[in-house]
Amino acid sequence: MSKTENTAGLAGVTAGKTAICTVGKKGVGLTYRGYLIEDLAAKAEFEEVAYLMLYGELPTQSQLSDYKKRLAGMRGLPDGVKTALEVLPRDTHPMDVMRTGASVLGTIEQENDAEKQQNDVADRLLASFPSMLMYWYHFVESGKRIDVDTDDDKIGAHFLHLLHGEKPSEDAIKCMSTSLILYAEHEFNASTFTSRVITATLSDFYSAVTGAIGALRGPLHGGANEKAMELIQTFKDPDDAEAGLKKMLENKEKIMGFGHRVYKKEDPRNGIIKEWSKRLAGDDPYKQNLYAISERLEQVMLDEKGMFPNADFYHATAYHFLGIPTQLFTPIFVISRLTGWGAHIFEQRADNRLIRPNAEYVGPEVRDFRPIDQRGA
Ligand SMILES: CC(=O)SCCNC(=O)CCNC(=O)[C@H](O)C(C)(C)COP(=O)(O)OP(=O)(O)OC[C@H]1O[C@@H](n2cnc3c(N)ncnc32)[C@H](O)[C@@H]1OP(=O)(O)O
Ligand SMILES: O=C([O-])CC(=O)C(=O)O
Repeated sequence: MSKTENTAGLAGVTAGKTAICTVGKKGVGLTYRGYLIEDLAAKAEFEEVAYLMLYGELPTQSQLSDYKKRLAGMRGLPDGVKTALEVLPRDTHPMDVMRTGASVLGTIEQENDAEKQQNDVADRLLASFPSMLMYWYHFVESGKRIDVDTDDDKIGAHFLHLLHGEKPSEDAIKCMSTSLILYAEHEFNASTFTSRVITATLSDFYSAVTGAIGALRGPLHGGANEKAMELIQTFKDPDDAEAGLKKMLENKEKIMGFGHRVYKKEDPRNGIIKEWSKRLAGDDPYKQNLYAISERLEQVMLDEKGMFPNADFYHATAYHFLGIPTQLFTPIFVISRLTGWGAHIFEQRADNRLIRPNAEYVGPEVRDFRPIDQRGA
């Protein structure tokens, strides 16, 4: 048997220790620093969870209000970032905007002393990501150079306010906060692992984050929320969805928003965001139809494949019902996951060793080198 046969994609391999998160731990499920995701989603706001991730403990009331003020004061964009965003090609994917924005900020506000600066850099990226995304979005959409400051004290509200140009409803703010909590952290997922690999070479925080954004962009990871929305919108009603999905399964297509590397029965985040999707659909017939299509897809996947929706699936309709354009879905995931990436970057730095596994060689035996003029046509 090949040495790597049963570890393709590092499935089932324990690649290190972490004190940040458990994923699918028997009898426990998903926790952030020991707190159940169900409690955090129901009882905390995203900024509390961001603080928990980046400072190690839940904040007190005064720590939380100071933290929100601190983040609100870090939303502005340097001229160099604005200029870089303005020259991006019109058809740039917003995930590439996030990656480029992080990278350019890293050249202007460099991290030269990790120990002293890492929390400032993490907070700065967290606070300014919505500004970067919305500055670019309005510039591309209408040529407007928007003011990225608002009086909202919450990150989700700041984002929605900049997107729609008006204060979001209380429900919209709560949904965004819950969504950002659900997406904040997930142990050694592909983007976080990427950030740890980069960090382990003693590279800087911005490099780890730009690499992580690249990993999150793909449809097998964070990009699945956008693909799930595209899929849901191809169907006209639940019956059409059932027939269409069965055809896709016959063709052995992968259905985005379903399945998970670690969870085998359910993703505990799914029920929470599904509830929000249903609530936001309200009694609007257009939204109710999309919600019903999603539910039918869920049922057919369960019946036909025994598969369940992951965190990305109902995020699609929840975000859509908040009026968020599909291409902005995965960038919102970036804003949230920055907190998880940050926690892992700090943890890796605190006890670092280069991450460099072995490969099992399966290429040709050693062979003679023929000079170029003797290699034939
Ligand atoms: C927030 C997040 O990042 S959550 C993940 C988001 N990604 C997605 O939703 C993309 C769709 N899902 C998938 O591609 C996978 O389930 C992953 C990437 C999440 C997990 O991948 P892996 O653990 O490597 O599982 P793998 O891809 O090997 O799947 C095992 C089997 O289930 C099937 N399968 C897995 N996911 C799906 C799916 N979404 N639709 C249809 N079949 C699927 C595979 O085809 C494979 O079947 P086979 O054994 O007959 O070849
Ligand atoms: O853990 C994973 O592999 C993917 C995931 O759900 C996440 O990153 O939130």
